Amino acid sequence: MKTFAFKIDPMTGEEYYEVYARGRQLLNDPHLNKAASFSKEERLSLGLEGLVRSAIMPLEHQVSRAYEAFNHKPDDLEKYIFLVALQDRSEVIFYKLVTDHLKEMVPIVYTPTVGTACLQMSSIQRRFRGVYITPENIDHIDDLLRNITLPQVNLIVVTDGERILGLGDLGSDGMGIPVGKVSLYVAAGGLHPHVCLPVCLDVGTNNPRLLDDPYYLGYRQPRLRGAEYERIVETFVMAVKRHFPDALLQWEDFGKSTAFKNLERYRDRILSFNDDIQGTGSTSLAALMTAMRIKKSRFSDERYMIVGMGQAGTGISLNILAALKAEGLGDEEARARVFCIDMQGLLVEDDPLLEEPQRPMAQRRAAVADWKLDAPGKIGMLDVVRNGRPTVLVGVTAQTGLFSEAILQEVAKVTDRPIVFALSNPTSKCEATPEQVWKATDGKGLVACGSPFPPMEWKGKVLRSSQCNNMYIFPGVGLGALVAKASKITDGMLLAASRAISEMVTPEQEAQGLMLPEMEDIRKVSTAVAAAVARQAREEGLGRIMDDATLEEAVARAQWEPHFTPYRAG
Ligand SMILES: NC(=O)C1=CN([C@@H]2O[C@H](COP(=O)(O)OP(=O)(O)OC[C@H]3O[C@@H](n4cnc5c(N)ncnc54)[C@H](OP(=O)(O)O)[C@@H]3O)[C@@H](O)[C@H]2O)C=CC1
Ligand SMILES: CC(=O)C(=O)O
Ligand SMILES: [Mg+2]
Repeated sequence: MKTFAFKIDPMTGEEYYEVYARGRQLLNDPHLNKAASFSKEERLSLGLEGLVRSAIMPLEHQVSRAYEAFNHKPDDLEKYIFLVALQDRSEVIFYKLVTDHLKEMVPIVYTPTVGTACLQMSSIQRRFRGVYITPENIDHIDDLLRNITLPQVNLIVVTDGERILGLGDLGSDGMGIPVGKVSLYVAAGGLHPHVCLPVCLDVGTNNPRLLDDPYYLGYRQPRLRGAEYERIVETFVMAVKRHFPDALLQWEDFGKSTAFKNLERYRDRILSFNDDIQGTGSTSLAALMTAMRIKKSRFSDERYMIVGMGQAGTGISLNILAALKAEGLGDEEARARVFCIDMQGLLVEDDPLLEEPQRPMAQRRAAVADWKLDAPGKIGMLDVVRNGRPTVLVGVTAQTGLFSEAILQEVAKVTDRPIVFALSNPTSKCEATPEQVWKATDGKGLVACGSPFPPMEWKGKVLRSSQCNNMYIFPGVGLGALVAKASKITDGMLLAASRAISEMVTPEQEAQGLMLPEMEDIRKVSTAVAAAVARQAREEGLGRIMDDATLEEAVARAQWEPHFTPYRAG
């Protein structure tokens, strides 16, 4: 049963919630609980008298009180536990705190701390959030989705927990990721928390630690594969279409064997995108666009080595190839500048291990035939840097320290400003820290990492790295697609988003080596991305027709700021 409904008073125009819950039920509902901010009238009419303490506090006081408590927590995991507990008590207080202190809070509710939390979710979790779908309950999916009791769902982030950041298969302990992504949809994108739903397809896990852990709270079976897995995904997607026909579905942290298939199968059937493939590809493209401005160079002046050809690597490589072709290079010329490396070494066209999504990025055999290799057989990273002479390195392998000093130094020999993206999350999985890059390149590297890193002093200069993370893309893409009522998310929309982000980087920031806007400005970034996506949807005939001013107004109107809405008993 719904516990509230949004209303507008026809006489005064006041917005309010008609609330059906009473007393404890109301206090226990994080969507509705105002804690010490219930007014006298609300306390009387909603059965709260005696259940709340005497003081009536404005939201700001509750937030500063929470901020003090947050600051007293001894470490980041404790801070995470505190924030999630606050979210479980009152979403408005939680979101006001997070939006008021974005730079401090995002690394806690999101990477890197969310990774630490997912590793021990079954031990630290207090309350369950979102929906868990298992092989045992999938045939009651309509009941499950009705149990949510949200008045409306516009945005769903779904994982099956198989590749949680760079931490591997965490089963349904990985639900921390959709929960964290939803927090950013609200805090950065401005979506209303009542319309966002995290979902876990809990189809088991192949992680022996979890299967053996008596406290593991998930579906304790080996991970489901094949036709039965596909039936669960299909049943879920069809149910989303029935219950929430206008919702956007974000695929998050699936394993690579299912991520590409799910994206292809559903991208034209339901408004959806894969954050790890497309979102990461777009953010990286935005950062590269800025890097080209900083270097006064073109994509076709650079050569690229991408290591880790899974979801992120494929999304990034496809965008680089597209950027090269947009500058006039032919297919073959573009391919010859992009060296993609997976477990078996450089991808070459006749490699029997080549996976389907990797084919467009494989080198021609003839192009590497006369390379001088360290040893016959596998063409490794050092072979590629020595022979292919890349000027841009991208790491998305989840292999800590993979970019050795020797590799970084080789790259620094062929370009004044090596571009190094070590994008694996969380921090502990980074292929090279900014400090390692700067030390190996005499401070010349333009560096981006997936998780945040502090600046460093080098020869009297302060060097800064960017946080190249798909959080710059997905909140705005989601908001823009929803405002535009887009029927799908296209490559053109994602390209428009990349351009919008890169254009926001100021000359002063570029001078400091930053390739993406400051994280504190993520809300403004999301607004710009949303407008760009909505404009592009209109241009492609896939979204509402609005002039630019109307469209920008619609985006601004759709963005929620954390505040308490008045309640009336229903
Ligand atoms: N900054 C950001 O916004 C984002 C960062 N990421 C991060 O990137 C990492 C990878 O994510 P994703 O692409 O989705 O994962 P995938 O599992 O899809 O891909 C990882 C790929 O790296 C390969 N690989 C592993 N070790 C090596 C190695 N030593 N040399 C070459 N290739 C290797 C894997 O091969 P195999 O499968 O054979 O093991 C696989 O193909 C994660 O840490 C994730 O957190 C992801 C998305 C966004
Ligand atoms: C950022 C992100 O989506 C990842 O690391 O998987
Ligand atoms: Mg991800």
